[in-house]
Amino acid sequence: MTSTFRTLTVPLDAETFPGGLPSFLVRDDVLCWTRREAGLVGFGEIARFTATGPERFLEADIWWRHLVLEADIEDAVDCPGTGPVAFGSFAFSKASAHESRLLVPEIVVGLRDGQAWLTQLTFDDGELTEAGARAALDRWLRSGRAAEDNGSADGAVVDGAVDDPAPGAAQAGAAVVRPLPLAAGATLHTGSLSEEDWMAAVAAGVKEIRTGALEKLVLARDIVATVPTGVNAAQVLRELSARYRECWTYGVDGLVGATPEMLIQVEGRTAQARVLAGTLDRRDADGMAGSPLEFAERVLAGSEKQRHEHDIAIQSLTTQLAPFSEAMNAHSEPFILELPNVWHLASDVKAELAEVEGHVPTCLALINALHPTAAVCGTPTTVAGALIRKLEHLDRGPYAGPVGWLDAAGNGEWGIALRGAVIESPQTVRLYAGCGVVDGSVPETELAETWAKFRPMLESLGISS
Ligand SMILES: C=C(O[C@@H]1C=C(C(=O)O)C=C[C@H]1O)C(=O)O
Repeated sequence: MTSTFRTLTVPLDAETFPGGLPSFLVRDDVLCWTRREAGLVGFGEIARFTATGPERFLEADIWWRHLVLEADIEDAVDCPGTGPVAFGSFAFSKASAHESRLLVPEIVVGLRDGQAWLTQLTFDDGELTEAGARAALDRWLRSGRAAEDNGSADGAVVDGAVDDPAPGAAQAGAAVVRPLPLAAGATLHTGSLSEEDWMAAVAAGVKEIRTGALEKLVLARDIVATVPTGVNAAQVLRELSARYRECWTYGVDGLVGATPEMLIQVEGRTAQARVLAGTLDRRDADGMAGSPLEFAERVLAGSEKQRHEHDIAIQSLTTQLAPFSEAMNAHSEPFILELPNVWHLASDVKAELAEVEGHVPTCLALINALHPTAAVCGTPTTVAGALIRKLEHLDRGPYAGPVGWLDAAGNGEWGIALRGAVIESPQTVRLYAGCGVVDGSVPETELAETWAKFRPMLESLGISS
């Protein structure tokens, strides 16, 4: 058996890939965490941790801390995301059969504030060198290109990507997103519940809320897309990152999507979250008086129901974060987050983490306390969680669970896996979407909201909606 876990991080010239990180999204199995041009893209897998059950976050935290404890780290860039990193995705429910996982890639390309880097990670003996790391990246990019040429990573459309890079000079091309070809013959199927049954579940949820048993409940549903020409995950990721620039585009082991909601971002002693609750389909603004944004402000910020739902979500996060924090601030007024498909009522929360015995909590320790938030479960958590199991008839799998990455110092970014899907077979994708239900929620309106939330994935799969 091995040998030490070793990593080498070297600077990369960001100008060699003007399209930013999305231009590295050339393989269906790429590990991805990008927003605008920044983030992390990983290739290969040298280690994996899996767990199920209520202790999945803490078990993963221990595994990772143990792994990096004795790691031999050479890092010429030294910022969050350099050195050893793992990408991860966790099941929403402690009762889920779905395995939560951390994946340690062989190669990572990172970009942050104009600084790019390349990390190679290994358990093998032998020297890690800059030339070796660049050659390994080139191999991954070339294999991606070859797969695209053979049609297996179908129709990938990154113009000019890795055109015979000079030896030792890893580079990708600018990502040019061409109009999406519609997936020929793609079909959509009912998931666990029919639309009628799901609306009945929403009505049952509202009834429970009226008894006073709970204040808010988030109910989700799934649909299944069949794409006979094959699901092209790399293209889906490129589409999402190009169109949903305010979102975090994620790809981890078959889970793909672009989430607007940040569960927790840890950088040194600073933790940040973006809480969303309150949704409006942008198509609802068609034909309305005033500018679309004025319409969104009137309907979202001006609605008592939406504001109430939003306040519940913020309170659930800040209450859970408070014991770990020395100071915390949230915007006093939520703002309107504008996405191509919907508007959301959003609030950013920032906390200064408290040290316990000389350490700030790692992002996985925080996730253990924060998940599930009211934004994806409800309040009170235990009552909402039990009702979700009873009414949804769905194992949410990784949907609405944390997805993101972490480094050896405990820094990381973990979004809530929304607006996403699980690629279940080369031709099959399961999409998930849910809505916050409160007193006064109307089942038909909530159903329409799920369709608006499916739209980013449907469009990037080439299925019009
Ligand atoms: C549950 C989802 O979204 C959540 C529910 C929202 C709402 O009900 O308004 C808004 C954003 C998310 O917190 C989803 O996208 O599936």
